[in-house]
Amino acid sequence: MSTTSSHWDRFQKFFVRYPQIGFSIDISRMAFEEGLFDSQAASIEKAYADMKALEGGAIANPDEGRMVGHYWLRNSDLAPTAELKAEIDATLEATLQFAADVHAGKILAANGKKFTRALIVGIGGSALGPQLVAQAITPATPPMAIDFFDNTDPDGMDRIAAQIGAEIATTLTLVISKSGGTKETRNGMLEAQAAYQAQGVDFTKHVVAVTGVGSELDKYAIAQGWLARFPMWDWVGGRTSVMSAVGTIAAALQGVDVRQFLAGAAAMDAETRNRPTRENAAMLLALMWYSAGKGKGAKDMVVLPYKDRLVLFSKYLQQLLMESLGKEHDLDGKVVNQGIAVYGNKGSTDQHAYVQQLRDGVNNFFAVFIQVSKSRDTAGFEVEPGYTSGDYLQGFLRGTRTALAEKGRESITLTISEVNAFSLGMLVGLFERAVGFYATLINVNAYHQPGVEAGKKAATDFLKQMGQVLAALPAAGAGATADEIAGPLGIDAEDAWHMASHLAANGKAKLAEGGSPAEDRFLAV
Ligand SMILES: O=P(O)(O)OC[C@H]1O[C@H](O)[C@H](O)[C@@H](O)[C@@H]1O
Repeated sequence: MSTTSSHWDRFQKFFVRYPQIGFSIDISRMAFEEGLFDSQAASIEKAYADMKALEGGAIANPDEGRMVGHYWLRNSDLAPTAELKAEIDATLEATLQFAADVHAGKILAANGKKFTRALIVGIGGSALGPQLVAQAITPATPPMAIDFFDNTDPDGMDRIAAQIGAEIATTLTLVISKSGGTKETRNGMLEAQAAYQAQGVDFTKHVVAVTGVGSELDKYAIAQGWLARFPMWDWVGGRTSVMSAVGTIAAALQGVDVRQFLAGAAAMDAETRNRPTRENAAMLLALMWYSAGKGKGAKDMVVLPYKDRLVLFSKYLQQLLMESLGKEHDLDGKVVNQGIAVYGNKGSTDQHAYVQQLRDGVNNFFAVFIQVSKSRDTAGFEVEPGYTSGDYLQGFLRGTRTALAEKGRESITLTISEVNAFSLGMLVGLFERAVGFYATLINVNAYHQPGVEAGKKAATDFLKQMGQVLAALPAAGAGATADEIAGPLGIDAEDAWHMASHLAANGKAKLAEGGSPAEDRFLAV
């Protein structure tokens, strides 16, 4: 048999499509053995059972003692109690109504004018979903422009504030934080508040909170009498919150058909809930991750959507997979150091950047191509007789897939008919379920993130000590070295040097540079 015909046979064997929702998955270019289905049979069954229990309201996040309910957000009938169902429905309705009232001018800016822009303040799961949605499925001319404060970088915020300029008078700010205590978001909120105040605009009449009831942010919003508050629940993880108020309000303000977005995810859920493994796209994905990385994340996932609108999808999946699967311990407490590294951008752009290494370099990855069947909404345009830009995009995708396969580089291809609210919902739903299944295959809790706390704690300590360093700087004389500052404070000299250097770079200390860090001398200003 020729290579070509064996590829064709394998393609037919491992190509699964769901025609009614315009989706297909092709795993034929993955190098798995068919025995995988049998060797993993017990884990696969357990994954289905775990997922069933999770969707039924089990405490699927044991370390935090929480239910995991993101599947209920797009099908509230699944919610384990009538109260939860009512809360989900009411919150969705309230966010959509709020956006409709903003669009209709029933909710107005403090100056009596319609809101023209939205500013989202949030980070991680409280920003990535809204950013993905904004990039992928908002209309070309959305009813409101949108910006993000998704970091505590003052320069980044200054640039956005400058772009908004006087339009801050008709800008609606959404402060989004599940915990309501994330410092970057707190800072962003205070910076936004200052930007409004600088232009004499009443911030409280322009700001909405999306946060857990009773959180620090919630209390602040109540105390200041903010325009509106929408709840986040402890049974929705930040990285799976795009279909809660976190995502729905921003999407609705942007003119996205939110119900279609949810419907797409619900449809993918329905397709991947009960199907046999060989037809179950979410389980097939999980099994491919398992086979490629030997169940240990030995291969990175390179996400290559050939569609500009999906450029943020790899970033979105980076959090979804790496926060969910990147775990030190398994569910039995054994040290496993699990995870799957995710990166990517878009094709064909990346062919002119790193695809060289993918084809010829270290073989430590598998690619996930995302193919979008429909080229464009507008009339066709031929770049040369008989060929459109869209033909080229397709050609480059197929060509790269072939070129990788020739060198034994694995790839999966997902195809959707077009990028719209429904299909983006499908893709998000697909990967969420694949993550859940894979977590069972490798026996980790996909729904907590204990490792994130260590950096936050160290940063808190650092900032506290920086205050002590500032207070300890000598007011006169030749200044003090990092060792001299650190000694009496009982802190690390390297930290003290970085703190004092940062203060000096920002006008809060004076630096007399020596020949080495140990000889640098710092003074109060
Ligand atoms: O929504 P928030 O509570 O502000 O959290 C924002 C993000 O930061 C945390 O550190 C977590 O690692 C993320 O999962 C979360 O999405």
